[in-house]
Amino acid sequence: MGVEDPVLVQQLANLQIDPNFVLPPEHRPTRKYNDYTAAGEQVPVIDLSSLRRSNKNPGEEEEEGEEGSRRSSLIHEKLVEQVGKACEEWGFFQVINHGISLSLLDEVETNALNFFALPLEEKSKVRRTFENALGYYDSELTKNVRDWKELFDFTTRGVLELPVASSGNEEQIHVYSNQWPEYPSTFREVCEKWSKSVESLAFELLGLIAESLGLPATYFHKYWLPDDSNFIRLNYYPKCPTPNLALGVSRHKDGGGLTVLVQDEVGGLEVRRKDGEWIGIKPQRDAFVINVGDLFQVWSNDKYKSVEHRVVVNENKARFSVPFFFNPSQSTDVAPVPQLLGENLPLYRQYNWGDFLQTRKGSNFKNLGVENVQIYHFAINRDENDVKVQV
Ligand SMILES: O=C(O)CCC(=O)C(=O)O
Ligand SMILES: [Fe+2]
Repeated sequence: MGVEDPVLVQQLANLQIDPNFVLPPEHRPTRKYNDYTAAGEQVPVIDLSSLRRSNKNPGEEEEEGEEGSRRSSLIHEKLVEQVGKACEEWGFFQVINHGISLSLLDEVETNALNFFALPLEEKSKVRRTFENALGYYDSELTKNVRDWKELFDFTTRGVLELPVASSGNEEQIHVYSNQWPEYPSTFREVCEKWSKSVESLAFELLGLIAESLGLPATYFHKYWLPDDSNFIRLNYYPKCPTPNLALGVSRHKDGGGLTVLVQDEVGGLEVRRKDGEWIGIKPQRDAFVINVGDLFQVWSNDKYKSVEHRVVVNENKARFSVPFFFNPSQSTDVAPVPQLLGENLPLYRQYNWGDFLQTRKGSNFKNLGVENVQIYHFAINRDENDVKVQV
């Protein structure tokens, strides 16, 4: 048989995949999931050890007095500068020495993989529905194409309140609650522990980013307290027989504040560099991937851009990742921070984060005849020309 024939090979490959997963040719992956070097430069890696006294080597003395505090403020300035440079040049960076135990990460991974390995019937007991947008889901769409993945969403807050439009055009609040599977029995406890750790790291990063913009460290905290709209997603990307046609997540930008993402050693996350090149982020077990979402693009008046990224899948290994979407309270009004404008005109007019989420609703489901159009996709999936917030 003419297996050398590329057209035939392509046709055979096409047969193995549900057409809902197939991307238009211009958006298909261009590089293999583990090709990190072809494009050269990598996303910066930033060491956070100076944020934690407890990370000092045993026996290392804390320097006392003026000299000591001068040194630590210089170290801090350097850290803030690195964060600012990474946000400006990449919109993405990795952090090491973040203070989160890797054994906790192992536990999260084991529990999540055991959950995803359960029969669909069992997983479907905690399936996301119209009434509850949290839980298990296997039909996520990004830009109207189905993602090659399964996921499980929960929030550190226990509940997530989201506005939904009712038939009478009045806004209603839907309260979504975490739903936990019966198996694995340790799943909930481990996920809850994880969410607390990652949340405190996210607040530290929020502070560093504020400082890198020349603002007080707690400047943005008011938008998150007392009730933010964060959520955590466990992503499972199964092996894919046709990784040249589909993506784990199509190109998109994250619409919220910050994303803190942990990935396993498989690889596949790609970031779009300023020159338009897709760069694979090389997984490093102890490095978490951080990116700024659309809100920082608006607050900083385009100094920090929310950068496109996507996930390449492969035929050899399933992949696992855990993003924490650190999003503010529904009531947050977002606009360029006046102190950051200088001579520049604001590029965005004010919008409300809760209202914005509502406008996202259903936008992914246009062409597929999917009935449940009310489910949110929090990561922003807009096309380049969708300039809802831009003046
Ligand atoms: O799995 C990943 O590495 C990225 C996932 C992602 O970008 C998202 O869910 O918004
Ligand atoms: Fe994302």
